[in-house]
Amino acid sequence: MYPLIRNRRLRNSEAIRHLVRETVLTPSDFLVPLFVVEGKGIKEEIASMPNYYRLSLDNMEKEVRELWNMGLCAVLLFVKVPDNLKDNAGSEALNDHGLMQLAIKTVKNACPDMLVMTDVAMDPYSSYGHDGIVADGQILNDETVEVLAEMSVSHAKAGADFVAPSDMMDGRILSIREALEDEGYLNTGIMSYSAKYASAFYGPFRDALDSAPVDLKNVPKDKKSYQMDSANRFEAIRETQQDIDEGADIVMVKPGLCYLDIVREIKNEVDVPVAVYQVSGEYAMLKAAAEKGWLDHDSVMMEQLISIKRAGANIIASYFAKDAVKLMG
Ligand SMILES: NCc1[nH]cc(CCC(=O)O)c1CC(=O)O
Ligand SMILES: [Mg+2]
Repeated sequence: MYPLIRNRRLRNSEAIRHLVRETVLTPSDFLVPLFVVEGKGIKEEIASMPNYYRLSLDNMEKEVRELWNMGLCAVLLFVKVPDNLKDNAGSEALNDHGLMQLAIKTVKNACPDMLVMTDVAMDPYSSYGHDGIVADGQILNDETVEVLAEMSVSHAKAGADFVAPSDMMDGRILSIREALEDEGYLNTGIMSYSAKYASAFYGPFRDALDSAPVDLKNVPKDKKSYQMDSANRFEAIRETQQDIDEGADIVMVKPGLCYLDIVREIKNEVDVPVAVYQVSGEYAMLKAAAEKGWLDHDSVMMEQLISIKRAGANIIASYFAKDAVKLMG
């Protein structure tokens, strides 16, 4: 008898495909990044991220209500800090009345059940565009970790549910955890960017926040001394395990698509939820190809997102979250 097996019996109709589908996306898979700016009535499109915007607090509040009504229940907040508030110490990050702290309160007031995660890193506040204090051409680890711990407490005080350190300094998860415990924020979670690669896919994000490393003598031009080398795999597991040991509740792999092998490996290795950040450059690539008519936007978007989930993501941070949920109907 030939053929013995006809695999296409399980593919013949949408109904059977649906019935045997292994991976399904839902709105609750997503974490929605939001870019917040000072001012009122502002909704500025980011040049390298078509259809993605910097929002002032009033517009962010509207956006958050809309997300909630769509079933999107978690946001990841980033702020664009004006140049005059930037320095080499991240001072503005510790301002309890700063833009981030106001943004947290605004979301919680508008939508108390929305999960609020906050970016903890110095780069939006750094006059040099680095995730740490710069001295003699180096990014200082331990001095930076102290700032990150204080920043985390300030976010927790403002009402953040989770802090999300995106900097890759060594030992910061333990310091942040200790600082939160000391201040009584026992229930504030930590989502650690644990395997974050020094990637060229972050370009549009740095445009969005005007946070690229500056071109000055004695300031490193890239983040390769603290973010991971894209060639490395075992190191990703080591980094992730260390962050779990230090108290991370959720770990993350970043970027997404080029690193799905790492996602699967980490998913097999650890027993905490794994988040994946589909980053700005991944978003920009698809938008550009779709604008040219070279790729079908919606189909490619859904294929990418399902692949990220199939690889092992429990949480997907993505600029496509809204578009994807609209398609889910
Ligand atoms: N702390 C910096 C940070 N937090 C999130 C992103 C990138 C996100 C994206 O590209 O969408 C970056 C950029 C960087 O490391 O330079
Ligand atoms: Mg680490």
